[in-house]
Formats: sequence, structure tokens, C-alpha cells
Amino acid sequence: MIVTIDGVAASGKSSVSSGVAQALGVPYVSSGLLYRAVTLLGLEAGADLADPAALLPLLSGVRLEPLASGNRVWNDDHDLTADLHSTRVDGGVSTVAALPEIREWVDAQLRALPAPLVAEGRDMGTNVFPHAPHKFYLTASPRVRAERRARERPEDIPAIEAALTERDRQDTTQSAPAPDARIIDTGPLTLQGVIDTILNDLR
Ligand SMILES: Nc1ncnc2c1ncn2[C@@H]1O[C@H](COP(=O)(O)OP(=O)(O)OP(=O)(O)O)[C@@H](O)[C@H]1O
Ligand SMILES: Nc1ccn([C@H]2C[C@H](O)[C@@H](COP(=O)(O)O)O2)c(=O)n1
Repeated sequence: MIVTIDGVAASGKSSVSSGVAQALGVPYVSSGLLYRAVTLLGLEAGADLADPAALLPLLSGVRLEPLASGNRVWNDDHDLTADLHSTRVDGGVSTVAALPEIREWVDAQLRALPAPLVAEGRDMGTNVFPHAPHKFYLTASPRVRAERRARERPEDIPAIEAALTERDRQDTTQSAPAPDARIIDTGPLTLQGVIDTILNDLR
């Protein structure tokens, strides 16, 4: 069984997927972390983030560890996870995610993972796992998402909101909900409330 949980930036995809996966006793995978890892390695190498030929050779040692409590991304024996949610990576990741060659590489990593699993991102239900029987799409207003993010970041709410809105705009192409996804506005719900909504739907 595959459950897909897509949605806009900072809508709660990772936290909700982790909660749902733990309740089901299966792993979850965060596709965004792979795009973030490519971006981080590109930035560290001084590569042009719009040039797939410069990025692909950096990826031979990259591996996603799909722990239910929180995914980790490794480059050989170096754990990249703690550096993947910086403002610098946020600023470059949409450029990287727009490259078809990088999308193909990410998709291949994900499709190689054994089911059952919960997969979260932007195009899990539309492109990577279109035949998944259970699909969800999370939304919330930019202000609500920025207020939540502000608890984890040093920037103020208006700056976070502007950056989220810009990332939503840049990610529009791959972020449409699957026609058969259940759309959940997480704005009025607690994190546990969103997890329970999905678990009830699965039952
Ligand atoms: N329903 C909710 N109510 C309150 N806080 C929430 C809710 N859902 C998520 N959060 C909080 O919002 C923040 C963003 O959530 P999370 O990182 O899971 O989102 P995301 O969609 O995976 O983000 P990104 O797109 O940047 O990877 C976290 O601090 C999380 O605890
Ligand atoms: N399936 C996916 C997952 C992610 N992306 C892009 C879009 C985001 O800006 C970036 C980081 O993802 P996040 O951590 O915010 O989930 O990666 C994508 O295009 N497709």
C-alpha cells in the first residue's frame, strides 16, 4: 500500500506523514529532502544550480534513509539532514527542482523503495505514484504557514511568508493536486487533527 501526501510549502507534509506512517507502522519518504540535498551539494561545490550536468556527478553517494521518526539524507558517510532546511537551501531548491534530469533522478530513488510506505512532496500522487490508492493534499494560507515556520526559524513572519509565497509560485508546475486526492485545509486543525483525519479516511 502507498499513501501519498502532497501539498504546498510548509503545509505540514513531513510532520503529518511521519505521524501517519508511525500509526500505520510503515516508513515515510520525504521527496523534498532529496531536492534539498541536491541543492546543498550544488551550493557547497559552487555549481550552477540551473545546470544538471554540474549537479548529477555530485549525487553518486546520496542516499535517503526513510526512518518513520524523521528521514535522514546521507552523502556517503556524511549526514546532510541538519543542513537541509536552511534559508540558503530554501532559496535555491526551486531552481534545482525545475530541472527534468534532477526530477528523473529523484523519482528513480523513490520508485526503488519497497512498499508499503507514505510518500510526501508535490507530485507523489500525480507523477511518482499515480496508482496509489490513497492520496491527500495539504493546504493552509501563507500567513498560517509562516506563523508555524517562524517557531523554527530566526526570520520574522512577513519575511517567511514572502519567501513561502515565492517558493509556491516557483513550484506551481509540479504542485497541482491529483484529481483523486482528498484536499485538507490544515489551517483550522492541529497537527494531530490532520493526522487523525487521514487515518480515519484510511480506515
Ligand atoms: N496542523 C498543524 N498545526 C500546527 N502546526 C503544524 C501543523 N502542521 C504542521 N505544523 C508545524 O508547521 C511546521 C511545518 O511543518 P512541516 O515541516 O511538517 O511542513 P512541510 O510541508 O513538510 O514543510 P516543507 O515544505 O518546508 O518541507 C512545523 O513546525 C510543524 O510542526
Ligand atoms: N515531489 C517534490 C518535492 C519537492 N519539490 C521541490 C519543491 C520545494 O520547493 C522543494 C523542497 O520541498 P519541501 O521540503 O518544501 O517539501 O523541493 C518538488 O518539486 N517535488
